[in-house]
Amino acid sequence: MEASPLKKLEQLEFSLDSVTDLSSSPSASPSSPAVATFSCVDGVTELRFLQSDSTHCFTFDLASAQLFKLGTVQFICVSDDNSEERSFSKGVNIKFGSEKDSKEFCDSFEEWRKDALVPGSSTVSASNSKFDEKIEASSAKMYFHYYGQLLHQQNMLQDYVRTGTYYAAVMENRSDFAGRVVVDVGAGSGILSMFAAQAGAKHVYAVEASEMAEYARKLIAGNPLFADRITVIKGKVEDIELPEKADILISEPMGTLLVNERMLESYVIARDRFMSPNGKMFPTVGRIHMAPFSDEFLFIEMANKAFFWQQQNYYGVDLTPLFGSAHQGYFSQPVVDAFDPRLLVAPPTFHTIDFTQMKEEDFYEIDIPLKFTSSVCTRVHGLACWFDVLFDGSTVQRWLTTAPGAPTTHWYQIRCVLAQPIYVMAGQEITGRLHLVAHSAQSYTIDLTLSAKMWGPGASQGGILQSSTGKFDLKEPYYRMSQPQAYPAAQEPPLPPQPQLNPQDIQIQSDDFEEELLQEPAQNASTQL
Ligand SMILES: C[S@@+](CC[C@H](N)C(=O)[O-])C[C@H]1O[C@@H](n2cnc3c(N)ncnc32)[C@H](O)[C@@H]1O
Repeated sequence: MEASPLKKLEQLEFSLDSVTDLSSSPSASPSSPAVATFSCVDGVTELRFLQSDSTHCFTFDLASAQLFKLGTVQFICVSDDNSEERSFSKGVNIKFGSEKDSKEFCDSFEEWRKDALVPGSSTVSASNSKFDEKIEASSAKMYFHYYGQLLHQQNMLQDYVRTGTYYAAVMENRSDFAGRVVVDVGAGSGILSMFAAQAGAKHVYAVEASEMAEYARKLIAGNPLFADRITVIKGKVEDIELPEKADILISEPMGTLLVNERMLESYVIARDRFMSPNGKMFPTVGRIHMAPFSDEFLFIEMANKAFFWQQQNYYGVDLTPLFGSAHQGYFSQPVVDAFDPRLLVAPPTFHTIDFTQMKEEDFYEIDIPLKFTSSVCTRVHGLACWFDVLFDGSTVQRWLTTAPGAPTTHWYQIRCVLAQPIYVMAGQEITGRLHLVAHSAQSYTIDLTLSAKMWGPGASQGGILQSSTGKFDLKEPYYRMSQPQAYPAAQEPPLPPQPQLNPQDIQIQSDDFEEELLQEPAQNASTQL
């Protein structure tokens, strides 16, 4: 790469119209003309602002400094203030006399900052990032590439249940936003920032790590009613600095089963880094709901997929050595679709996650004991899960739900299907455990156990348990939305008792399974990763 002429200089100066300290009152540090100087002193690359009356001097280590554009000639420069052991960032507001000066300064800032970020310098480098420490680089790359594309943001924007509920929650609680500083955690297209601005926010910092940040800037700039009150900051909430604390955080960090994508961890990190002590969080609380279900059609469908590997003469090859692995593989995929709530066999239970209290580490392992009372005599095929979140506004409390039977969202619902169903009587207790362990590919390994006492001969001799366990990878779901729905419309009478079919009873027809193997999930059926 060609060396920049700027790097040959030991010092570079710019005249500014004004510099104002953001961390003290305007009277303590009035804005005044200043000189900005880039320099390298004892191996530390610095940016210094000296007011022309020499009253105040502000020095920033360029390794941790960031520049945010507020307008064509105005910026905010911020950095950590570790040197003085203060927990907050320091920042100045700077203004140039012309767009040309402003642009040259901006280019120089980038060049000098690059110099400061050489490996081994004390910067917010990749290896120091809280996010990068726990997430595999390949997963993060794919994740931010996904969200960097407009089509995926559009998919979320077109979920009107989701976006409309956020809009209502913000607008009905204007008093929580009017005149307040807001941080939009993972802003995507910037839609929630613009909702906050419409509700009268004083300033919104829209933090977005993917390339979508550029689109958000463009979209916000095209909405002049609130463009000057929103600053888009490209970077991870774990790494960036903000010039002031927020009164309220807004975010849409929910994945399938609430916790998929592990973005809730970023949400609570943002809370600890940016929110003032009595700040609010929108959403405030999340709940994972769970209930056992019975669905013979789904069970047979999954078992059928593995039957491909039962062929002993596939072009002269015996496929059966891989049948067990294939069967296990299919039953390790959580099923994502919208199911009829009449498939639930017991009233659901829920597990609450309070975003205002939960520590980041609490998300690493989530253990949920389960206890249900079966309403019917049936075969239980697994556990159905969905979530809701609460916007605990000062005026209105609003829930966003993804429950079966409620208007469908792009999250649908999720079902963990057990390879071995369990048999229950009406009124019988079903116990178990749902154990979620976070992994570095931004998702979770799920261990599920469901148990019920047998009512056969063993039961009278002291409670023999039938227990079924399954292991699932939340990162590898089976998107079933494209499958024809076997359920009647809601107004039709309930299903008759379902046949007690076993996979071994089923005749496999070769073109059927081949077609299934080739079947792709519906084009627009993606959930949030
Ligand atoms: C589910 S999308 C929501 C987008 C937008 N807020 C909305 O409601 O339409 C989550 C966004 O957060 C971003 N994101 C995820 N983790 C982040 C992090 N640690 N720092 C900054 N942005 C992040 C993603 O790139 C993605 O655009």
